[in-house]
Amino acid sequence: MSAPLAFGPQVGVVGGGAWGTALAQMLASDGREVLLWAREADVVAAINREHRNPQFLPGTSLHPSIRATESLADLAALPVLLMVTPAQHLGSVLGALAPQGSDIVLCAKGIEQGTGRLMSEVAAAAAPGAALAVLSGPTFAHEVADGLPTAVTLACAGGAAQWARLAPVIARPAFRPYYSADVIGASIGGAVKNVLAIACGVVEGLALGANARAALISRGFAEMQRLGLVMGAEAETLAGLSGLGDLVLTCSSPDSRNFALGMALGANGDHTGGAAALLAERSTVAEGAFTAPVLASLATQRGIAMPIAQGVAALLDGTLSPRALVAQLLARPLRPEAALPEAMLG
Ligand SMILES: NC(=O)c1ccc[n+]([C@@H]2O[C@H](COP(=O)([O-])OP(=O)(O)OC[C@H]3O[C@@H](n4cnc5c(N)ncnc54)[C@H](O)[C@@H]3O)[C@@H](O)[C@H]2O)c1
Ligand SMILES: O=P(O)(O)OC[C@H](O)CO
Repeated sequence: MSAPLAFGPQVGVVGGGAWGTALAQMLASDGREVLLWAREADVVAAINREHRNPQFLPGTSLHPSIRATESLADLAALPVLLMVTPAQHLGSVLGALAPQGSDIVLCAKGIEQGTGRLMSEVAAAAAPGAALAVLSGPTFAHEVADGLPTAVTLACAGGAAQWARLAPVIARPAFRPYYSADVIGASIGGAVKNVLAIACGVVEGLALGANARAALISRGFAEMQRLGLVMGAEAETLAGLSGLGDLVLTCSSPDSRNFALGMALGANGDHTGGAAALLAERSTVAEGAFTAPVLASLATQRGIAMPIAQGVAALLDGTLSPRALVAQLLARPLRPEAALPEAMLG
């Protein structure tokens, strides 16, 4: 793999949180220039002057070939743009960016509140005509920033021709994208796993054991499959890095913000409420808290059985306590394990 022969940055990263900064660090690991847009002036200043992002990725020394800017216009003409804002802000930031014929790689994991749109649908509306791709998989930001081996799904709406353009720009020796053309499947896996990770954190917070957590991962995956297949995802995408792979990672470690939020909620035991206060004190994003109510509505509207996602939504809006959520799941009627078509009926 060789770097493209060009002068100046070929890649822009839009979003200076933990993930945008880690992706910039990975892309700059062979000395290539990367231009990073951050919303906060102090983040821009710290990256340019000290090569650090103490607010969102503390402890990492950034490559000097990463340059930061507060101006979206600086990135608009770059050939490849990675969109790494939180999911609820993708539409407004991409609209303001007005990319000029770039490949747009969507890296946020969520579903838009109010519309129920996947990130690919939000981006198609905000940047009509852009060549869209989705990068998603089991990727804790600090591990990618440290250069630890990581594999992701890179789903290209533009098929093999877009993959041929993007793979040499994004792949590095320790960062390995796998090709897919299933943009819908790659968008759904990352969004749903965040909600399920909150549920797994609750199980941890209530000290219910490893069996319960494994059961939640498996039954949560069944929910991801039901929703995904109804929305047009391919089964093999859901079983891959951006689906099951990310679900397993995020449900297994308090390094996940979603899992950690669930643990804190689980510690409330029999009490309802408490989510608003926990969310208000966060400076980083736990996307599952925003996606859970959207998933609950989608499940109701489309008649898809998603009891775990709906339970997390009820936990977050204060209508269920952590223990009541678990009791509700355990009390559901006994039923066949697989049989996806029947399972969709609940
Ligand atoms: N952190 C990870 O390990 C990781 C890995 C893969 C994917 N992601 C996804 O990447 C996305 C970004 O997460 P993160 O971890 O980089 O965020 P973060 O929690 O580290 O930081 C919050 C980010 O939100 C931005 N922000 C806040 N208000 C905003 C607004 N009004 N408009 C635009 N941006 C705003 C901040 O500038 C900051 O960049 C999320 O969808 C997340 O699920 C994160
Ligand atoms: O910290 P979380 O829960 O947002 O998870 C980070 C990544 O999405 C893991 O792949």
